[in-house]
Amino acid sequence: MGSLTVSHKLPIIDFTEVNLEPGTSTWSKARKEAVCALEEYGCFVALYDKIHDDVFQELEELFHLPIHTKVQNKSTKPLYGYVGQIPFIPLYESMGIDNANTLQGIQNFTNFMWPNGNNAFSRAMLAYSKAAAELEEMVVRMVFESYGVDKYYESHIKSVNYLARVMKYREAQGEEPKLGFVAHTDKSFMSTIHQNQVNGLEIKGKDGQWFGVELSPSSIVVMAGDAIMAWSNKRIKSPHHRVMMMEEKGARYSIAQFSFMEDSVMVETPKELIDEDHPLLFKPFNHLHYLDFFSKEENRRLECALKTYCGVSHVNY
Ligand SMILES: O=C(O)CCC(=O)C(=O)O
Ligand SMILES: [Fe+2]
Repeated sequence: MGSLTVSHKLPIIDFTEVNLEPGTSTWSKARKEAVCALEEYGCFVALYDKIHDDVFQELEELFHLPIHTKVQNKSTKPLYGYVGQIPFIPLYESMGIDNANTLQGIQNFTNFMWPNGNNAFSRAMLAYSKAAAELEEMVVRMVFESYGVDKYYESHIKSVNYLARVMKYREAQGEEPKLGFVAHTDKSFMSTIHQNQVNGLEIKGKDGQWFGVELSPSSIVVMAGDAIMAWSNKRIKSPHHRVMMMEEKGARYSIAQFSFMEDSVMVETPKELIDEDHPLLFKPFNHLHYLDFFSKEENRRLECALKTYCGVSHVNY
């Protein structure tokens, strides 16, 4: 694994402003910074005060449940259920909550984990998930506006579902490797990532250098997934990232929330983003079918799964 350098630092963008409304100068400033950061790094840190860290206490309780309960977290969608007990990433354990920004989605999950209910968990998780979805929606609006295709924003938002993946990374013991989660790009349209007070997320810069992200309590990483890379015709690229448990401060809890397009719509580059200088790079695709493709063992280690899945072959990347 490459050594870390201090040459990169993710841009930090303020989303706490009370008047951060479309059309204001504060909005335009944040929009410029956000789109610039997405084009340069594929991600940035958003300062965002609508979130409360009480959710991590609830996550501790969740991961304390017996393993036979946690594995009840299943889904018909690929890669949506319990993940853990994997020999090459022994520190990692996670569960998925589909439609996490809705009461129904949270209750479906909670009822499996706690048949007698758990209101404190439901309340904290729903509040977090809604706030993170609102943040992502602001960023998506900024991107659509910035590329002059805001007329597609409303229909995009209507076609999005959110999957929240809650994660626990235990501390490495003794000589155990520090790898929390392997390098990958997200398969989502976009993702938001929040953590307790233990850092560990690392991003790969355009120059190939890995660098760590230090997050303050009211901050969330906003990250491009493969789907926005296709949609934007690669103006924005999904960054490679991984988790390394280098800090010795106990377990790391994090929540990554991923947006996926509904089954009934295709992820498709707007015609306005295709021209002679920007030939179409990815054919329209069904988001969940792409997830299904990626879930196959033989496709997990592809350098760019999206390119293999739906890249336009005559174009040089
Ligand atoms: O835990 C984190 O910070 C990131 C997790 C992640 O990259 C993922 O679940 O896709
Ligand atoms: Fe990720």
